[in-house]
Order: sequence, then structure tokens, then C-alpha cells
Amino acid sequence: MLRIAVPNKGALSQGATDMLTEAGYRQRRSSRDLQSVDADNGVEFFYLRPGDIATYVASGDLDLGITGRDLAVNSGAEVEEVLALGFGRSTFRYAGRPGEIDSVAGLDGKRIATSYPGVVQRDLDAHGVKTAIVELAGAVENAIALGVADAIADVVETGTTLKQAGLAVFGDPIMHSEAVLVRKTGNGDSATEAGQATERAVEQLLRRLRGVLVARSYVMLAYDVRAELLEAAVELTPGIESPTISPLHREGWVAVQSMTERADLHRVMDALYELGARGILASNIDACRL
Ligand SMILES: Nc1ncnc2c1ncn2[C@@H]1O[C@H](COP(=O)(O)OP(=O)(O)OP(=O)(O)O)[C@@H](O)[C@H]1O
Ligand SMILES: O=P(O)(O)OC[C@H]1O[C@H](OP(=O)(O)OP(=O)(O)O)[C@H](O)[C@@H]1O
Ligand SMILES: [Mg+2]
Repeated sequence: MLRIAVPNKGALSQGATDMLTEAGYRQRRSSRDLQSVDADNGVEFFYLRPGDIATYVASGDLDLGITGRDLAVNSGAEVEEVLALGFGRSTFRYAGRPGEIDSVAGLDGKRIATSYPGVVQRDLDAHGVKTAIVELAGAVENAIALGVADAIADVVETGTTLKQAGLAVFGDPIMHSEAVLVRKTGNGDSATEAGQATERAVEQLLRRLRGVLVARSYVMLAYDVRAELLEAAVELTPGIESPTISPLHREGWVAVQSMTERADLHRVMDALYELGARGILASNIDACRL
């Protein structure tokens, strides 16, 4: 059985469960379950605090884990990112009272509050700045007003929390994060039969998760176009490998099917229409293996 760590609560929990469900894995029934087994797929899930997941995976007891890139870096655990999962996106930033500290150099000799001391220490070291880190479990935006720190470093998603606390970001983003699948660094032993079986199981899981990422970001576009316009139309819809072209009963016309990026969809549909294509239909992809 493949053993996989999944966030049990917090900002990544629902996204991770949704993605695994979409990939065909059975998830726990209740949010109180801390383990579940998907016997049909040969996977056992362990629901853990997201900040602990990299540590468990690095210890070698679990094969893979879903956590945040920032949380994995913060833990200092020996794990490597095998796939970025496209949800739980955030940036990690310094912030302070406007007009007080406005650069990383200005943190020298000051106090900074954060729940991610590992991430912050690494960045302060890279800047050669000596700053005292005050570790807090959360709500760090309050730390300046309450006098325990001169600046903070925290997760910023929409920026609403900072704004409401009257704080402003400064310096470059410390890091960009999203949910990631991690594995123990250097793992992947193909010398033994058991190792090879694990590799095959990991590859299958990766194929499934990549399938979800593609199904989410692409649509299947179908349209009819006059044969002499086909090359121009295919330039707009090159697909992932190559579009499928089928003859139409109507003389001189062909039907085209091509995977198209969702983000581009309406621009491409308008351009196809202007070119002369008709019957342009976009449909969702439920699942795929490429
Ligand atoms: N709005 C957000 N707030 C917190 N974390 C977020 C947000 N958006 C994305 N994330 C990401 O989620 C992960 C943090 O998950 P975690 O479960 O610790 O957060 P949480 O919901 O704040 O939980 P907790 O209540 O334990 O602080 C990080 O990888 C972080 O970058
Ligand atoms: O940019 P925003 O969209 O406002 O999101 C970022 C905020 O959300 C998180 O706090 P959370 O709600 O997890 O509370 P916590 O500080 O107790 O962890 C994070 O620590 C920031 O405070
Ligand atoms: Mg939080």
C-alpha cells in the first residue's frame, strides 16, 4: 500500500481532498477520521497537520505528502517537490506599519513576528540581516499593535487581513507558495522488487493527479470550418499533441477537435468565429491521461 499524508484541516484540507476524489481515490467519511484506506487503489491516507507533513514524509514512514511549499520549506525537512498542485496559492511577505520599516535592511536589530520562522530565518540570512524572530501560532497581524514585534512576515492571499490591520507589505515576496506533493529527498529505490512496486504506484498516482490538473485547465473545443481555412484554424487551436480532423458530410468542410486552455477559451472562440468557423462548442473534460 502506498502511504500518503493529507492535510487534516486548514487552508489546504478541502482542496487536497477534492483533488484526490477527482483523481478517483476514496477519501475519509468524516473530518474526524485521521486515517482511511482505499483498498481498491492500494492507498492508505493519513490526515495530519499540514505543517507536520514534510517531517513525516522525510522520516521515511510515509511515501508521499500533500502540503504547502512554504510549510515544507519552513519545516527544514529533507523532502523534494514532485508535483505542484495548483491550489492553496499564496505569497509570503514582510509587512509593517506604513512609514516605519520599508525594506529588509531596515529589519536589522528589530523584532519580527511570524508563524513560519524557518522561512523567515532563511530569507534574513540571505539578506545578511540580524533580526530577532518572535514565533507566534497565528493572528500575527496583531503583533505590532500589541508591542511584541516591529514587523511581521506572513501568508498573504487576498491581502484583506493586512489591510484591515492597517499594515503594508515591503520588500520582495519572500516566496510564492501553493499545495505541492512531496517525497523524501533521494527516495525512489528500484533495486528491490518492493521498491519497483512502490515506484509503479507513485507513477500511477502522479499520472492521475496530472490528469486532474489537465482536466481542470483545459476544455475540449469542437468546431466546423471550411477545409481551406483549416491551417489558420489549427494555428489557433494546436491542441496538446495535435488536433483531430474528421470529414463532414457537407462538401468542403471539416470538423476539428482540440484541447484548449480554459484561460484562453473565449479569445480563441471569438478568433475562430471571425475566421469563419461555426458550431464552436466547448465542453469540460471529466478525466484524462495524457
Ligand atoms: N488565506 C490563507 N490563509 C492561510 N494559509 C493559506 C491561505 N491561502 C493559502 N494558504 C496556504 O495554506 C497553507 C497553510 O495551511 P494551514 O492549514 O496551516 O493554514 P490555516 O488555515 O491558517 O490553519 P491554522 O488555523 O492551523 O493556521 C500554506 O501553504 C499557505 O500558503
Ligand atoms: O491575505 P488574506 O486573504 O487576508 O489571507 C491571509 C491571512 O489568512 C491567514 O490567517 P488565518 O485565517 O489562517 O488565521 P491564523 O492567522 O490564525 O492562521 C494568514 O495567516 C493571514 O492572516
Ligand atoms: Mg493560519
